[in-house]
Amino acid sequence: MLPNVDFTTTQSYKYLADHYVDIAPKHLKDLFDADAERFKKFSLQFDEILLDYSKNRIDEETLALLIQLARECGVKDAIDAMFSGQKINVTEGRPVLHVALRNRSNTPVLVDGKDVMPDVNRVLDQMKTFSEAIISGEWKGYTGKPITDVVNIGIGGSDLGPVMVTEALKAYKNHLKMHFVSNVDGTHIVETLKSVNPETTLFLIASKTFTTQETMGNAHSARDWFIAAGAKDEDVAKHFAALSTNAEGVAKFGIDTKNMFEFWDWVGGRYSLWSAIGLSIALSIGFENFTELLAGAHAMDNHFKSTEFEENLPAILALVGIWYNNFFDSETEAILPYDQYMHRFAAYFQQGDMESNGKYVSRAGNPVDYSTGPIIWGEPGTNGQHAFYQLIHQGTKLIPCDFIAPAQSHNPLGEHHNMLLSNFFAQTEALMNGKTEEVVIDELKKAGKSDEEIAKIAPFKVFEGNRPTNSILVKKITPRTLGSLIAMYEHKIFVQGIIWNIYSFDQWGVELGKQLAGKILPELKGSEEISSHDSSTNGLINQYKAWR
Ligand SMILES: O=P(O)(O)OC[C@H]1O[C@H](O)[C@@H](O)[C@@H](O)[C@@H]1O
Repeated sequence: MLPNVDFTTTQSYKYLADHYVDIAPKHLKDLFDADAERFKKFSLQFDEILLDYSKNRIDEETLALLIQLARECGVKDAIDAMFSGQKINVTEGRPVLHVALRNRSNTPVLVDGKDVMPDVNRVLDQMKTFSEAIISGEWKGYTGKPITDVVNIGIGGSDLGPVMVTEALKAYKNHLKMHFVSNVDGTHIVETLKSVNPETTLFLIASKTFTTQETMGNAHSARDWFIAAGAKDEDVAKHFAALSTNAEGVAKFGIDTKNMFEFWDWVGGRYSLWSAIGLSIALSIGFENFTELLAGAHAMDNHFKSTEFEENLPAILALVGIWYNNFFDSETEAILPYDQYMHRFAAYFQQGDMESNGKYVSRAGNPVDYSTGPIIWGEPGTNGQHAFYQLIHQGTKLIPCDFIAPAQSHNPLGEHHNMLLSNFFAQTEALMNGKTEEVVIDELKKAGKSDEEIAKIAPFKVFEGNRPTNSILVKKITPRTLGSLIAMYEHKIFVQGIIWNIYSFDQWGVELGKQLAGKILPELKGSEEISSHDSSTNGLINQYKAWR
């Protein structure tokens, strides 16, 4: 089972608290000036991924203490517990085995004494056969035409992963047009249906539980639209497939369970793109590329499981994150991909990280008295530079940033990629070095400004620097590299959750909103005044009823 250690009571935490007092006043620029080996010491390479974490406010002692912290908190045992199928999702009584979905070595993974790999491989075979039939055009719609458009209807983990990956790997895409409908706002499905033809459209109803209000609402509307277009009930089998753990729910909806792609309750929604939920990915880039994605993740799993923390990419990212979160009191982390295809990567890990580690109750069942999961946000560079980087450079908040970029572009157009990467390199350098008052004054003098003008303007042009970043440079965004990158972040989240002593694999915080919305929905029918809530909620509901 998982360890239960309050990390703030460990020896290493106390040392880290003392050590923080030494490190906090030090400037990154000075740390680099004092050590020509810094990049070598604080960078790691795994396959075609280079993680440079040298531009962090750490020294060798920081790292050693953080690693000691991981050891004292039982991270190694926790990793073994996850990989061996123990029920580490305690509040739901389930193992956490997204790693089994991409276990390309096929070593047995036991849940309650039964190997899950035969089931995993069976569904992968089913996905292979189905995706190949759709892509080749062998699968025909109800009027005999091949499928041209795929609409994935799902939300949260049943949407964000497939959207992120199909976008990130657009360079590998075939002729099928992908659409994703998630929001229960009718606009989303209505706008999507405007652009597709019922005779050539395949709907994937993606829902782990098959009860999620948004997804069920959209799925029923899609089905109604399909029938209204002239199709018959028996045609549904050619145009609707379900990706779910709930066979009963799927049958009740009217989807033939032959068209159901199964997964299991030991797959968390936000970790499910590797499961049947990834069918839209396999359709978009082909099954071979999908298995490459799995293989990249599997390689990272092996690295994570078997590498000492000193050389372990996910562990290092997690520990550096904890250093800022719990000692520098930083509240957010930005993920900044310098790759347009990866434009949903930060949004994906908003769920991945915030739904996993946004918890205030410890594994002992008590409220914690320290900070847990950070707020994750970000946009692709260079767009972010022209939007929010001002605050990262000169604001009052410390925002550790992950900069991610490929060395090779899928679209090598003139000087574009050099221009993009020059920004990637320049930003982390500028955030680290800043710009001193002397340099600012010198520049203003050279521009012919008077002493009076210089005195007025100089303070605003100074950058204090010392702002930490990780740089993740990859050779190219391929299915394999992307798989490794995603798995790297997943395991970072895992290590942090273990150290913060919280349960990272449940999501009770999402349930409350679902329950309350379910209670209000019937009250919105009819025109009678509502008085069962507080005055604000009553007032809003009644105004809504008056205006609609
Ligand atoms: O796949 P489902 O069951 O429709 O759930 C969709 C989403 O619902 C909730 O918001 C949470 O439980 C998420 O973790 C989940 O991804």
